[in-house]
Amino acid sequence: MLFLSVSHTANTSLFGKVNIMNILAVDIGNSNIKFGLFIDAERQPSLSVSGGDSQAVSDALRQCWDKLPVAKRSTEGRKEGVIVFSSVKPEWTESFRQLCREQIDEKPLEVGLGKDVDLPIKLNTEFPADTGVDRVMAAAAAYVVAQGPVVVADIGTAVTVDAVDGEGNFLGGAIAPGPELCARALSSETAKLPEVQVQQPALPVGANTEQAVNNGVFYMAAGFLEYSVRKFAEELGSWPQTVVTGASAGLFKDECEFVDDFVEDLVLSGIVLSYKKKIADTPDS
Ligand SMILES: Nc1ncnc2c1ncn2[C@@H]1O[C@H](COP(=O)(O)OP(=O)(O)O)[C@@H](O)[C@H]1O
Ligand SMILES: CC(C)(COP(=O)(O)O)[C@@H](O)C(=O)NCCC(=O)O
Ligand SMILES: [K+]
Repeated sequence: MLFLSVSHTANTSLFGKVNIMNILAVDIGNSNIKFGLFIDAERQPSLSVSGGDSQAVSDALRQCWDKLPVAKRSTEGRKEGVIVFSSVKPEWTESFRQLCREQIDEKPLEVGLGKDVDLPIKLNTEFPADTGVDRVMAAAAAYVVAQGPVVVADIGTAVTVDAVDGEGNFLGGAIAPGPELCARALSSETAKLPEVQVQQPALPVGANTEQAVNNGVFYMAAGFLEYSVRKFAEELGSWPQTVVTGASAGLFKDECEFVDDFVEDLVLSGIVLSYKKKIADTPDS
């Protein structure tokens, strides 16, 4: 559905004028770095590694890059493909650029306002430069899925719930701590609460401390999601489709009946969309 097989003609200094259908999309978040490889516009299984584990990041980059074919006209074994990334963690942006340079001699393209690859949708937020690019990527991809007004929730380190109007404009939304972050905060800031791995509640009423913490954190996120969608619907003027993504989203897709779609790695999809739009908008020369 989201990834139509489209090939675009592009000018790049590496290949001259070639069809670029191979994209390594990279989503640098606050906990994890996600790698999504699209070969001939065909999506390969994505990889998620802890952003703080530089060996794992390096291995994932290598593993993905090795899968790309060599450009037919290249005598030096140059790979045919581009790396396009978005980041909300500047510290990891720099180390990622350095890794690309040192490991594979490649300059990755960054998605963002005024960066290598522009945002694919208009931001109606007060300070667009401050808006997290991952929120925008997920929203742009969710708009393609919904084909209309949509609320997109990304449940990761933070939970972001954002609204896109019927014209595809990003309106903004709500930001709250993610379930794992809440669980860690409760355990570190209290004497008696254990750290739990958040799961779908086995029973509605927690019968011990661990269950009570688990259910509390879970209901906080589920309730936040439901309340946000309800409030956003007032502003959008109709009940929007709701799409969820992010490492912890799988926990909520069945529990929250108002969630219409669970789509993995929407941020990666948004990065690919952004790059394709750039190519489509670049006049041939
Ligand atoms: N299977 C999983 N793999 C990685 N992180 C997970 C997983 N399940 C839940 N998490 C939690 O999800 C959060 C990271 O989510 P992710 O979508 O990768 O986001 P981010 O973009 O914020 O790095 C962390 O709080 C982590 O504890
Ligand atoms: C809200 C976020 C921390 C979410 O990050 P994530 O949980 O995906 O790692 C990130 O989108 C961000 O740093 N945003 C900047 C502030 C804003 O969006 O307005
Ligand atoms: K998130």
